[in-house]
Parts: sequence; structure tokens; C-alpha cells
Amino acid sequence: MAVLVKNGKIVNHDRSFKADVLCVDGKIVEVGENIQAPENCQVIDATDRLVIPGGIDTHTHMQLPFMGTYAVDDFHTGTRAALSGGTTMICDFVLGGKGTSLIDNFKQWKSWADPKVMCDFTFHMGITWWSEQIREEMSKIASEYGVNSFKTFMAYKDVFMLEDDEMLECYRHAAGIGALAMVHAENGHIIDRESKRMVAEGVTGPEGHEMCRPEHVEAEATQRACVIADTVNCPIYVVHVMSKSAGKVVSEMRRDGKVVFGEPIAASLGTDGTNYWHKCWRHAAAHVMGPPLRPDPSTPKILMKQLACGELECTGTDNCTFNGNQKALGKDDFRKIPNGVNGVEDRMGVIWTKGVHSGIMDENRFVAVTSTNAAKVFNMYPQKGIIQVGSDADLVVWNPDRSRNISKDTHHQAVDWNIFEGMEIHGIAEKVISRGVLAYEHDGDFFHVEQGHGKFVPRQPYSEYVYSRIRQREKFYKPQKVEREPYTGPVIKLPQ
Ligand SMILES: NC(=O)NCCC(=O)O
Ligand SMILES: [Zn+2]
Repeated sequence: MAVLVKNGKIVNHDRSFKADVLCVDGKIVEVGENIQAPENCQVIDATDRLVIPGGIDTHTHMQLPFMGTYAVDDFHTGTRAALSGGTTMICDFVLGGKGTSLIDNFKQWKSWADPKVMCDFTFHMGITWWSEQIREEMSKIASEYGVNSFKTFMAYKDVFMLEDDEMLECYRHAAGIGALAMVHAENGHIIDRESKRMVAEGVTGPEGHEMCRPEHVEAEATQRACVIADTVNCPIYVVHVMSKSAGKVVSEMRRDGKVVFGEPIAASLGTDGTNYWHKCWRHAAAHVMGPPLRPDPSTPKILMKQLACGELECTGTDNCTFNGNQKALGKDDFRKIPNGVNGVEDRMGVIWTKGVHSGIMDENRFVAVTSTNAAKVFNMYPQKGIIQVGSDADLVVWNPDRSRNISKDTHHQAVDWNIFEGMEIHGIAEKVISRGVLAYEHDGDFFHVEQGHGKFVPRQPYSEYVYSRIRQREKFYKPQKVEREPYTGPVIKLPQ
């Protein structure tokens, strides 16, 4: 069945123009003026509306097994919520523990996702231990399984954390197979020691979670990860940039010519870490995630400005949700509170409200940071991230003139809390088209697709957007030997 979106203002990352869009069999087949609707065509009137490429959430953890429990939003409720907010694709993390196989983990996550997803999805792989097996599996995953991005952790000591030398080898290999290294940047050794000290000194509440890992603990690791990646000419993507200091490091590294990308998330752009000092334990615990939200209330605006001017690149959510009774595992010790917050439903609205509506970025940049840049960085462009002939028909009819209030009582996510509770959102995804099918209508709250509608999107290595600069830099990474006469003078003898 064909879908024709009429009279909309098409917004792409680089230009906006008035046109219709015709979608047939999941693809955009025509973009132009006064397109005639073919037979059996569903016509969607987008007069006075924007038509934007479907959002791509670069970072989710649906039903993640984590800290003894499972994230409560699974591939069904999570992707359903995504659609309702204008996101038509998620990038979820396959995250097995130490000693596990990447191939087995990939198959496990795929079997969870396939029957449940309501929007398209792809995977990043977590590298939680290092060995010859993992090196070989990384190659296989990149060449045969359609995954070209691998996340390493500098935190979660003894669980997911790699040491610097392991990261170096992992990144060297990633560069060799045309993949993108991703990093959770926090100094895991400091967190390990300081969280124990915090509890020993009687600070057991959620505020201790932030105090044992203040923002320089994130910034130091961000700098270290960038240096490690640069040493082996590997591109690096810093996930969940949560602080001004880490954002500054990313920006400085980019200005210094390093191939570094930074990803703030809906949470770091939309709220802040003062919540950890809230008198209600449940409220404070709901915001616990790693790296934490920052108590400096100027953080969200500064990160938004960095996004607007190109210092930061993409936006995700790190959506990893736990209900109150799960968070309560840490009621007497913040170290046991499952880490994670919501965002997949509200990311587009939060960024429009705090970025575009507030005058920090324009609509084209909004499209870039919510969709196009992700498609480019992760090598899905122009299949995803742009409205043009030949691209997947993932479209959102966006009404910038309507507003809504966020609440856990009305959101679509399974989680019983919303960190954006009460926030007035400007900009509504009125109609959401996923692979050429009208999937969601805001008015009436209608979902027209079933579980299993979404498809896995395989991605090739060597994203041009990322690797063209890596190739240019290769010549500087070859060690240059100086030809000289051998030294023939005396040499002292060292004691045996
Ligand atoms: N971020 C978080 O708190 N939970 C998800 C796992 C991770 O990405 O660190
Ligand atoms: Zn992380």
C-alpha cells in the first residue's frame, strides 16, 4: 500500500522545502510538488506541519539483564514508546558478561528483539573482556552479522570494565576491520574505591552515587579513551556525555583533529543531578545512572549548545529503565541501585523543546542531531536519516505548534517513573510512518503496527563519514625510522 504525505515542509539536515512525499513498499519513491496519489493510496495531510526523517535513538538497553535484574522496558514496550515520540529506529546494545561469546550474545539479543520490535533496530556490541576469541569474533560480527560498532567500558569494575591495554588492543583491531569504537568513559578504579569510602562514611543514599564519581572522573576517562583510540588511529564515539567537563574534552579533541564523536542523551539535555539530593528516596533513586546526571544546573544548556554548534554529534537516551521495586534493591546502599533512566519516548520532544523552541538550534540541526548524523556515523546513510528518493520511508509529521505534558501516568513506557515528569513539551509527533506504513497517530493514540513490524538493519564497516579522515591520517601513524650511523662509543655495564 502506498502512502502520500501532502503539503508538508520537508526538513532535512541541510535544507527545508515544501513538497509531497510518496512512499511505496517501504521506500520513498518520489519527493516533489503536487504528486498525484496512485490507487489504494493513503493520503496524509501535512499542511502547516514539518515532515522530518524518523528519529534514530543511538543508545538503548531494552530488557537488559543488569545488576541482578532486567530493564523493565523490553523490545516491545520500548519500541512502541519510541514510535509514539517520533523515533523510528533504535540502536540497542548487545551486552554479555565476561567470558561470553559475541556471536552467542548477538543471537540471544536478536531472538529477543525480532518478535517484539515495532520499529527498526540495529545493534552495537559490548566488549566486556578481551581475548583472541573476542578479536576473532569482532571480525566475524563486522563482516557477517552487520554490526560495525563496539562499546568498551572503563567503569563497572569486575563486570564490564576493560583495562587501558585491553582497550588499546580492542581499538587497534576495531580500526583494522573498519569499525567504530564506543566508550563508556568513567574511571572505574576511582569509582570502586570512592564508592566504598562513601558507604563506610555513612553516605548510603543516591547522592553518594554522584559524589563518588564527580564530573572530572568522567572527563579524565573521556580524555584517556580518546588518547588510546588516537594512538591506534581508531575513530571513537563517546556514549552518554553527561557533564560539561566531558563535553569540553570531546570538543578539544575534535579541535585537535582527532576523530571523536560525542553523544549527549535526553537525560543530560533535559534534567540534572540536583535530583540526587531530593528528600524522597524514590525520586532520587529514579535518576541513578552512570555516568550520573550532574548537579551543576547549567549542564543541559551547555551540552545543547555544543550539539547546536557541532561539538557534539548525535543524541541517544541510554534508555535502561527499572521500576521502583527494582531500584529499591539499593535502598540501604546506593551501589546496588540498578543504573538507568528513561528517554526513548521523550528524546525528540525534549530536544525540540530545549533546543529548537528555546532558540539554541534550528530545525535542520534538530534533524541532524536526532537522525542524520547517527545514520552517517553508523553507516546507514542515505538508507536512513534523510527524506529523498530511495531512502527508507521513515517519516514523522511534526507539529511544532502543539504541546503536551510528560507524565508517567500517560507515557507508553512500561516503567513506573519518568525523569521528565511535568515537563511541558513543545513539538508533537502527530503521525509516524515506519518503513512506509502509518505506524502511529498521536490523536486517538493509535498504533497501527504489531509487534514484529520492525526489522534488523545490518550495517557495513568503513562508514565513509568516519573513515575518510582515518584513511587520510594513516600516513602519520607509520613509525618513521631515522637512518643514522650506529653508535660506537663506550657503554656502561649494569650490575647483574
Ligand atoms: N547507563 C546506565 O546507567 N545504564 C546502562 C548501562 C550503561 O550504559 O552504562
Ligand atoms: Zn554506559
